[in-house]
Amino acid sequence: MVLWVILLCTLASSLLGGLYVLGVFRRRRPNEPPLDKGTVPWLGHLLEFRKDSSEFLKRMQRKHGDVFTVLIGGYYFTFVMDPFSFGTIVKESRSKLDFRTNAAQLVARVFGYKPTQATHSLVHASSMKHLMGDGLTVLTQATMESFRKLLLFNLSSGERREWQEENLFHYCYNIVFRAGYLALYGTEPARGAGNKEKAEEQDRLHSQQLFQEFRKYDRLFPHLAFALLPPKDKREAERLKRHFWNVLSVKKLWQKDNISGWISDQDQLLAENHIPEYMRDRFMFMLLWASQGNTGPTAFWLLLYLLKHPEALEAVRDEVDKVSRESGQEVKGGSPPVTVTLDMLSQTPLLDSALEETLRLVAAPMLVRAVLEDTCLRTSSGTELTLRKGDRVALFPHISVQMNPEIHEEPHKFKYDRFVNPDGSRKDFYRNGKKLKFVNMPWGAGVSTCPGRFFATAEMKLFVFLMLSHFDLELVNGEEEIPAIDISRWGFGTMQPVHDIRFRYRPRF
Ligand code: HEM
Repeated sequence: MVLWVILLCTLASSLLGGLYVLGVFRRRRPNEPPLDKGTVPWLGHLLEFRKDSSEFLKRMQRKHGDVFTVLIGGYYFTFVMDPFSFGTIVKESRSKLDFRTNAAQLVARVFGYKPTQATHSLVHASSMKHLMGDGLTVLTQATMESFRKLLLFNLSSGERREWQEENLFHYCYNIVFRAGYLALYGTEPARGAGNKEKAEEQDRLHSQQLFQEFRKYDRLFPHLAFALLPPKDKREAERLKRHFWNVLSVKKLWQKDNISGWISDQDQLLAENHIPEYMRDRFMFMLLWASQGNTGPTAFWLLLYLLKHPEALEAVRDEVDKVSRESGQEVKGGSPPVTVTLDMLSQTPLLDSALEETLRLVAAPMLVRAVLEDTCLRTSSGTELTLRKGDRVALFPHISVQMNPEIHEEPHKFKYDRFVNPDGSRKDFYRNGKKLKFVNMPWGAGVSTCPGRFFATAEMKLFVFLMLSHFDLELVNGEEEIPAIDISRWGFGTMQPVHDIRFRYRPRF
């Protein structure tokens, strides 16, 4: 009899525990946002969210208003869609809203790297030193050198000006990825006279192979991040991970020349913090992803928008030609390729605006914080909002800010000069007559703001500067529509197109 009672009690408590985990007992409390658990226990809205996060969030906003809590794969996410309330969330203390919890889970799953307490501050310290200020001047020179190696190396070989056809997305991603990689991770040592050409050829070959493997991983990434890969793809992702841990291993890294301070400092700091070597290899893979996953796709969209908007292309090309002329390096037949410096890149307000406009349209990160203790926030409308410990709070600025017609007129249109005043200064933006702080958030915000944003900007502008200076460019079919974006990638940075688009290029002079 006693045994039966114990058995029944155990069964009942397991059942109650199971139902609790599935979310059956969760109810909305006073001051909490509307709660929508969907119809499937535990999973909640996961499938709909994965299918098209942007559409799902728009539907929820129509149903519940600017703040709502939804169940997604066992977690309760509170989405805040009102841009005037963003400031309170991104500024809230780390003891309450923490960016690291979520990021740590993701990087462990996708890169096999387990962050320690020191990781975040170490990344930020070396980024401040090498991706901004004086460090950025050095890195921009190294990137210019990479572009010379990959893009301009056979430009002055006296070839006839023949058109070459390529896929634009593949072309831009390939060149920008390889240029960034060589500038950051270093180059083949050229020991002895006459070996420079051989080393350069080796750099071209090796970076090309790395890019091919990277693209395979890149395609699997969104499903991998949600742990939704079918078994065959899971095995392939494992193989690729191991491949990158090996080719980017710190042992191989330290045999290179010209390693950037950003990479070498971070590895040294990790070693000083007693991080084992195999983890440092994995860290290198994570940095490759962070540094190369978005710049190539963004450069593609920027060039494509310019090609589809001839007035924008002409204005930006005139601007870069003028900057080259003023630096004493007019680009014309027979002249050597232009050497673009960081100082020259600071004189291009139209190119800046065109890049920012591109990022507004195609950069769509999701900013997530873990709620570490019950937290009370005051929204812009003055209402008090309680966030529950253990939940997540999330922003998706692509909908709330970047494509918001109350902030940006005709948000679906590319307007290259949207962000610039006629005098070259940056425009201000308003909603309901009130000036907005957050009008474009491709780099995230608060503690997790991208530490590579100045370098990324310099790199993408440098690429477009060189392409416009040295090549005639056109779409093979000028009438072809801009490809749609691949909606499976919402939340992971710059979006990619569903298909590529043919273009051709030839030396300009
Ligand atoms: C168009 C290019 C880029 C875009 C749109 C972009 C965007 C972002 C965003 C939105 C985040 C924050 C994610 C979050 O809040 O969870 C981030 C983080 C990061 N980005 Fe970028 N990024 C770009 C290029 C780069 C480059 C070139 C580098 C380095 C050279 C870089 C290094 C990093 C690192 C290390 C982090 C993690 C920072 C941390 O742990 O706090 N990014 N990036």
